[in-house]
Amino acid sequence: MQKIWIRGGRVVNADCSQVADVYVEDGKIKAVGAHLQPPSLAGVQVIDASNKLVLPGGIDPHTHLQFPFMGTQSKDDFYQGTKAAVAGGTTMIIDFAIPQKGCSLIEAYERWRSWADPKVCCDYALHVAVTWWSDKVKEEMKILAQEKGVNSFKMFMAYKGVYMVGDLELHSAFSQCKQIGAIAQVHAENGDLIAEGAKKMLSLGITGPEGHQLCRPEEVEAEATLRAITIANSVNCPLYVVHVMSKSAATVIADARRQGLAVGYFPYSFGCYWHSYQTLKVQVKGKVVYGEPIAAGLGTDGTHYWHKEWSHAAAHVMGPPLRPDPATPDFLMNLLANGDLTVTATDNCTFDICQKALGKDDFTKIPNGVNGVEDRMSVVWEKGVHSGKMDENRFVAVTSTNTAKIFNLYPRKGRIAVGSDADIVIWDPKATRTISAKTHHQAIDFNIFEGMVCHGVAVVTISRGKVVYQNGVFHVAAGDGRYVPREPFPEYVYKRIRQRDQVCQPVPVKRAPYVGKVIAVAAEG
Ligand SMILES: C[C@@H](CNC(N)=O)C(=O)O
Ligand SMILES: [Zn+2]
Ligand SMILES: [Zn+2]
Ligand SMILES: [Zn+2]
Repeated sequence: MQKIWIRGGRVVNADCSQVADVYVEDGKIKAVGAHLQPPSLAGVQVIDASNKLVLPGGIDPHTHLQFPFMGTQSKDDFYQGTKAAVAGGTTMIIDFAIPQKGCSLIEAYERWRSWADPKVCCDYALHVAVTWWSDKVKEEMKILAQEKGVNSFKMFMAYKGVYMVGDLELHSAFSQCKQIGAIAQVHAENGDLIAEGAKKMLSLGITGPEGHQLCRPEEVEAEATLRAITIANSVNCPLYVVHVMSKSAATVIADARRQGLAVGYFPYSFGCYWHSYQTLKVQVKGKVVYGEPIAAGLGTDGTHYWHKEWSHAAAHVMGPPLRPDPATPDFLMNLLANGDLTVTATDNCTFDICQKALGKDDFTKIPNGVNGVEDRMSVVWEKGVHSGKMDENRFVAVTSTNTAKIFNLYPRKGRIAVGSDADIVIWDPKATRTISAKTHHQAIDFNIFEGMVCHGVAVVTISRGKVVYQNGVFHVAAGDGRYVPREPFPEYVYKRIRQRDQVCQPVPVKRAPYVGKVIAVAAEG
């Protein structure tokens, strides 16, 4: 393990910034403070961070590396995808183990572990998808939470016939998540409406990528978002909405989060006389829901689906679609800056043009997914911080700390502090870089941010105490990353859930039994 002395930078955490040195040894942060003097300089790598920021490494809670999907497999594997991640300042990803319907969740978890462990260049964790329901699924969720370090489960409301589950299954899965102290995640789109919309577009001869957006407009996302929030709230389960792609879905989440716990005292009267003033505790319960916009939705939009070149349009196909309303990225960034949306991810699920061409005659066959894992941090810095919408501390919150807190990784991850893992990025806020497929480190021949000039560049990336990227040079090794287990019942989330359980428990009204007449019911006949 390296000994590293980061000198003269400004250490930026989600809650505060300070000019301080950072000393790293054995993969951990050993000291943070002004003018540190390491115990000895022998074998210490000194990094001059003057005029730079020292940030907690980014955490990307939503990737699909080497994911078998729609007849092919996503192009960035666990090596190339995590190598690209560290080049952009991300030092941890959370991927998804997704069982086919009827198959074991635990077997899917083991399979993804076998793919990732030998290849990852940085730390990772796994969400597990619930793509069907049974007592076995319920039991396996409990085992995954208690023994395998999985505290988050994703349910798809789209991909009818493949991953989609219905409302009752959502209710069961959310109830079990609450029971075992997990976070319920949803892909919120109405899969039935998508299927009907796709048939309609194809019948109209619309086979191109524009059909992908036309068949699932943003109200299809907003409706499912509200439905998921309503079902989760009915069992007081914390909900995390992945890839929030539209203004209307983001507004649904913002409204749900804003409902405070209001206790009102309302006199009420029946008939011709006033009851004594009664207090009727009306609790409009705030909802424990988190929204995850992704780099794609924050950095670009769905006008590309109308591009004349088929491959350019198809390269942007993902679900939910990028939205053609060009005001969407700015709207999402505003809600991210003000706290209505909580974390950023990428949903990195890349397919190159010849893979996308599986759908050249039918947009429903275009493998869904776009890039982002390398560019997320720069896109959020450019569109969020450089634009003046958020400060450096909020940037750290939405690219690292909030994810760490929600998934019970904090403060091991998501903070520059003594005892935390040495996942650190030296960030140059003034440098710029032009994003391009010609220079990116991802496995595909297209970049949805092509040509975008971003302020905010990762200069040095340190993964658990090892410099893995410095001034454009990689020092990664496949398998250097570790699987990070996550305990259930994250305090950041479940403290509120427990409080709501206590305060909002409905109780029966005490009243004398009714003793008056009852109408005779006509005999069945
Ligand atoms: C299957 C996976 C990736 N693809 C996508 N978002 O288009 C997802 O839906 O999150
Ligand atoms: Zn999804
Ligand atoms: Zn374009
Ligand atoms: Zn996804």
